Amino acid sequence: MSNHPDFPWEQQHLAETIQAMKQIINDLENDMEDRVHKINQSLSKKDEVSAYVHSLMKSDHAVKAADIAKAMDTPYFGRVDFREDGAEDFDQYYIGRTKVAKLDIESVKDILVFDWRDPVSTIFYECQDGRASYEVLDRYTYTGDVRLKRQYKIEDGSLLSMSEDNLLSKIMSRQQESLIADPFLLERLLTGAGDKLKDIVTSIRAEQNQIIREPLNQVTIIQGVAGSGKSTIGLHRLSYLLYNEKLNPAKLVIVAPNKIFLDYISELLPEIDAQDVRQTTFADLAATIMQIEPVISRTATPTATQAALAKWKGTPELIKVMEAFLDKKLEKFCVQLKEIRLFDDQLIITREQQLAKVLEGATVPYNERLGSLQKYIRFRVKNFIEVYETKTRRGQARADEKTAARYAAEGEKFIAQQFAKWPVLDLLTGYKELFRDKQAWRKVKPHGVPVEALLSHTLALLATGHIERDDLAPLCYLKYLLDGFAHVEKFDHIAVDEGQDSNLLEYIILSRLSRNSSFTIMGDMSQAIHTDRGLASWQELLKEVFATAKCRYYEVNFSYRSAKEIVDLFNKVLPTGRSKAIPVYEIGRQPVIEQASSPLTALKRLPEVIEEYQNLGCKSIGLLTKLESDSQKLYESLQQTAPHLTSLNLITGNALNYQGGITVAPILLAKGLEFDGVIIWNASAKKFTADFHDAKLLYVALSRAMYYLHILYQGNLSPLLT
Ligand SMILES: Nc1ncnc2c1ncn2[C@@H]1O[C@H](COP(=O)(O)OP(=O)(O)OP(=O)(O)O)[C@@H](O)[C@H]1O
Repeated sequence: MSNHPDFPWEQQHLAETIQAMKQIINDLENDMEDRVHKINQSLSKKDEVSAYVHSLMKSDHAVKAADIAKAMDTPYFGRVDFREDGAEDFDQYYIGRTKVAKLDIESVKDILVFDWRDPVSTIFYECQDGRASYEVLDRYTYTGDVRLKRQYKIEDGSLLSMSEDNLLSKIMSRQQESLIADPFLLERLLTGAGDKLKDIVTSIRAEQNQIIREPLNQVTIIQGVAGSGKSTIGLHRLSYLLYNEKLNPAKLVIVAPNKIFLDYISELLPEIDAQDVRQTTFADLAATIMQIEPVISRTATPTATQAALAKWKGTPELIKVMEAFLDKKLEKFCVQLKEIRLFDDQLIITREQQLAKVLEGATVPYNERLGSLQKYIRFRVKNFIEVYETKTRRGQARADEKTAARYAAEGEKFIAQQFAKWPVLDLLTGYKELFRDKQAWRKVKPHGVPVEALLSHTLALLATGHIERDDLAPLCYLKYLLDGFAHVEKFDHIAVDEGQDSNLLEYIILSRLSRNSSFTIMGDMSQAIHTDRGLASWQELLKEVFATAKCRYYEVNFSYRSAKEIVDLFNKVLPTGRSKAIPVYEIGRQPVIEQASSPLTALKRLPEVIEEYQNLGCKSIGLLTKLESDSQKLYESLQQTAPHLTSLNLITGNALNYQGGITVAPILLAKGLEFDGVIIWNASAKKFTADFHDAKLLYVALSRAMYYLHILYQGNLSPLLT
């Protein structure tokens, strides 16, 4: 919109802003030099406090100067003119990725550009119908009129275009099928899928902004349809919390389903100043908790019984079994405790004294109870010997060297023998014992699985030195009961992505690692495609794990990823009653559903469709199969039949990174990713029956596509698509 009457004025404003930024950097550098001088002066006067303050200011200014220099190419992307109720004039607020402010701020005019995370930036993202408000410190609310909202495209310090958002009220109208009329957003959505998730600070929508700015100490759940920006919002929220709550990034953690996904989000984090936030999978976190690296056996497609067993291991009922097991063990230990008489009965440690020690405190871990009794006994024995030796040295009556030596030997022997058979448990031994102790399982009725099967299956696996993925949460909880979590860092905030795939026990463990039940949980119940893991509903999570925490639940239904034509198709696949995605843009090309008479014909078609997609400008193309074994076979066949496909990659369960290009992947591992074009390898009736699980799998597969979708099938087409 370079013919806008204000364009020259805005060009001038940009030039002045850049000039002012240079001046600010200059001022900061001068101030830093001055501080060096002041640090030396303070040190020479032995005033270390002042020296410390100056050195803090110096590093702060160095960071500011670097940030402003980095922002010079694109100082801001938006402007909003706001007049607070009661004020006379409108103020202009420019919004960018970094705050640009003069060294001394006397009035709001000294802030040239506000950071997108500043409280006032809310009016840029949320203003509707000419009114807006923002909150500061959760206490002060400022409300007023908005006269103008502008978006700018600025590159290398030049204003290329600008647009006025006068259609905001329509954008967020909740009518079905409403297509967004925001040219900047549209341009963003049409830039295509790179090989990493992108930041959206220039185009955050009002509904997303609200979630990003939710307070820290609560459980924020974001349930959203495929492509609604859940992952993106959750990560931007971390950036917001870091900036506004001044948190240490090492105290924030993102728990993601696998390493590919962590790699996929890795480039977004530095863009939003969140690169130092910890990133992990539950399996890696579990290894830290357990203090061992277990060997996990992987079953690509668990049978129904294996899935049921695994699922049951994620329920809180297991906690009761573990507690019963350890209570009984402790009881047995207490029963066998005897009075200790040593040193010619001069030292007596009564059974009551020992019991009091071992049962001290309500939530003390099992091994720690035994440990503190052991410490207590050792102390009493050593103390007696030391006191006796002191008496001997001082030549006190009834103390002689010979007896002292005898007592020392008696004490040493006692200590060497006394604790050898104590039932202190290491984690894996404890876990094995748990599954051997049939008594502890007496009252348990796992749904659909005989207890015997559960015990024998786990013991057989443990005997080979392996565990399953779903043993991790029980093992972590057993570690908690045995040794506590004092050795594990606690987090100020935990973000869980693909949250529907974590089970209750995993959440219970995470909640033990969180300081204030401070969570952001992103997920989609319609994408719960693990048969052996996951939540039944968000309500279940709130009731079983976060019953006493403050919780906020959001549903987001706009699909920013896929074009309308694709959204319409994946909406059809889900059973009625599930939230449907609302598209925000269209591309003018329908998905293609094509029958292939044989696997060979299908294989021949693939390079043709890939070439077509590449000619359409697709940079990332996903070839999705139902199973991992199908992906492996397809990848190998393609290598032989289409060696010219150079950027062909395969994603398997062990993959560490996602490289973009042409990717062959099972649906389970493509979850969370997106591609410009997607080809479904075989959507036959045999592969995708009408059952709910297959419907969810197909929903995930179709919704990975941004613009183009080609569905191949052999035999009959899946009833989900007819
Ligand atoms: N406000 C926005 N502006 C521009 N792009 C957006 C916006 N919100 C989301 N997107 C884009 O939508 C796509 C989907 O986002 P994201 O992957 O975060 O969604 P999701 O809900 O986590 O998806 P899924 O559950 O299907 O994996 C991404 O390309 C993201 O950049």
